[in-house]
Amino acid sequence: MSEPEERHEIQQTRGIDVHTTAGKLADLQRRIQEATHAGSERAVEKQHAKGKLTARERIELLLDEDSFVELDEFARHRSTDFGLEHNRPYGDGVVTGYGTVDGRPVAVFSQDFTVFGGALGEVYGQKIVKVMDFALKTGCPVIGINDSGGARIQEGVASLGAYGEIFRRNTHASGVIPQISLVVGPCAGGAVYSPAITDFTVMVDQTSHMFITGPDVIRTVTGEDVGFEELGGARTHNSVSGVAHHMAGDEKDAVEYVKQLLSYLPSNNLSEAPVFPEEADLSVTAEDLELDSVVPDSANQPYDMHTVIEHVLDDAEFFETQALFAPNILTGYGRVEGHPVGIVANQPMQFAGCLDITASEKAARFVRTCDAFNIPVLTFVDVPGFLPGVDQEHDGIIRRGAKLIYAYAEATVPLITVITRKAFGGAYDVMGSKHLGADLNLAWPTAQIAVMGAQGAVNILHRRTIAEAEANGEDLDAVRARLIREYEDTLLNPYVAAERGYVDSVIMPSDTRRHIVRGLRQLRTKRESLPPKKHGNIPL
Ligand SMILES: CCCC(=O)SCCNC(=O)CCNC(=O)[C@H](O)C(C)(C)COP(=O)(O)OP(=O)(O)OC[C@H]1O[C@@H](n2cnc3c(N)ncnc32)[C@H](O)[C@@H]1OP(=O)(O)O
Repeated sequence: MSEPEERHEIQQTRGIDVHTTAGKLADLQRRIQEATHAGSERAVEKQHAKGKLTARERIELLLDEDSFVELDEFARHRSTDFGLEHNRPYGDGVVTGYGTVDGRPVAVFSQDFTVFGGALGEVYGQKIVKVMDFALKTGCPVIGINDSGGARIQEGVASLGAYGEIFRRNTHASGVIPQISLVVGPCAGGAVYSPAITDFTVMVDQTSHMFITGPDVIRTVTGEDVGFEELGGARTHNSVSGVAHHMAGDEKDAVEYVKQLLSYLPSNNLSEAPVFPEEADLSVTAEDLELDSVVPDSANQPYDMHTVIEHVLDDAEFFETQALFAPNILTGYGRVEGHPVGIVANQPMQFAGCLDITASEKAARFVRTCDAFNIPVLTFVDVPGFLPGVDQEHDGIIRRGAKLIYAYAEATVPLITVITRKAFGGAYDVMGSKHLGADLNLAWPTAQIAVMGAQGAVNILHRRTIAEAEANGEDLDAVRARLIREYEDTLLNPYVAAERGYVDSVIMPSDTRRHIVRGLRQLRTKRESLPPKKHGNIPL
C-alpha cells in the first residue's frame, strides 16, 4: 500500500476527514500521538525493565515543567534498503528541541533506544545538527542524552557522514556554549567521540557503557576477556580512563548533577555565569579560625584539602568534577559571594599531592573550561613535585604534564593562588604561579617554596660534608639533622618568594576567605588578552 493510501485508510478508520478544518486538527493530533509513541510498547517495557527511562521521560526530568518545545517531531528517514521503507517512525529515533533549566534556556537532544535501538541515521543526524546549530546561534548550552546502538547499519555511509557533521559541530561549539553529555545507555564505536569532545560527560552506574570496540571484538582480536562493565562502564570511565566527570547512581541523580553543573556555567562564552545576590561577611569567623590549625606540624603528615576549600566557599558547597579520577588533584565549582569560581587543588591525602599525568590532564582541561566560560580559578597548592616513575616518564609526563602549564599560562580569567604548604620544583611553577600569570598569589606562613624538600636538598648540596662526617666517625644523624634544619631555616618558607613579589601576601590561614573575597571583587574588571594568532599548539 502506498503512503497516501495508508494515511487515507487510517483517517477512514478514525473517522477523520482531512478536508475539513476539524479533520485537519484531528489529523495533527493523531500524528503527534504517533510521534510521541514512536517506540513499540514492548521496547518501552524493555527499556524500563533495564532501569532506564525513555527519551521523553529524560527530557521531562531535565527541563522545567512545560518548557519543552520540540523540533522536527515529524522528521523521518527516506531509506529504502533492508525493508526500512516499511518502518518510518516519526522523529526517526531522536527527540530534539529546546526548553529551560531553572528558567535558563537550553537546547537538548535525547536519543530514543526504543526506536531502531537509538541507532543514528541520516535524518536523525540532521535533527541533532539542527538543534546544535540552534544552540550555537542562540548562545545556549546543549545537552545531549546518549542511548544508542551507534551508526544505523542499514543507512551505511549516510550515517557515518551524519556523525562527522555532529563531531564538527561539537568542535565549533567548544568554548562557545557549554556542551554536556549524559550517557545513559550504550554509546559505542566512533559515536563516543561526540561526548568526548563535549565539556562534561555524566554516566550512570551499571547502565551506561562507552567503548570503541566491544567485548566480542576485543576477544576475537586480542584474546582479552572483558565484560561491558569493566571495559566501558561508568566506574571505569570515572576512575580509570577519565572520560567521564560524574558517576551517577541512577538517571535521576545524573540529571540532578547536570542541573547543578549548569548553575555554575554561563549560557555562552560572552555572558556571565548566574550570580546569587550575597554579600560576604568580612569579619574573621569561628570557621575561618579553624583553618589556622589545618596544616600539621610535620611536613610529611597529610590533611584533607577539601577542608580548606570548603572553608572558603559559600555555604561550604564544593561541587566536585571527576571526583573518582586522579584524586591527587581536586577540581570543581563553588561560589564566593554568590559568584561561581572554579577550584583546582592538590590533595595531600593522595600520593602526597604529587602531580602525575592524570592529575595534570584533569586540571589542565578544567582550567581551560573555566577560562573558556569566564569563571575565575582559585588554586590551592600543596605539591611536593612530580610523581617519580618509569611509567610516568614513558607514558609522557613531559608532554602531558606540559598541558597544565599551557592551560594556566593562556588563561585570562582572574587567577588567585594560595600556597598552603609545599610548592617544590617545577610543580611550584605549574600550579598557578605568579610566573604563569596568576593575579594574586597568597601563601600561608606554613608554605615551603623551594626547589625541593630538605632531605633531597641536603643529600645533593652536602654530599661531601656527609661523606667526610662518615669518614670521621661523626654522628651522621646529628650532622644530617643540623644540615636539614639549616636548609629549612634558610629556604623552606614563603618569605624568600615574598621578597621577590612572587607571593603578594603571606597571610594567616584564617584570613584566606577574606583575601579571596576582596581579590575576586577587585578582579571582576580584569581584562587581559593574548597575542593574536590562529590558535595555540597545546601539546596534545
Ligand atoms: C561514527 C560512528 C560509528 C559507529 O557508531 S560504529 C558502531 C556501530 N554500532 C555497534 O557496533 C553497536 C551495535 N549494537 C549492539 O551491539 C547492541 O545492539 C547494543 C548497542 C549493545 C544494545 O544491545 P541490546 O540492549 O541487547 O539491544 P538490541 O541488540 O536488541 O538492539 C535493540 C534494537 O536496536 C537495533 N540496533 C542496535 N544497534 C543498531 C545499529 N547500529 N543499527 C541498526 N539497528 C541497531 C537492534 O537490531 C534491535 O532491533 P530490533 O528491536 O531487534 O528490531
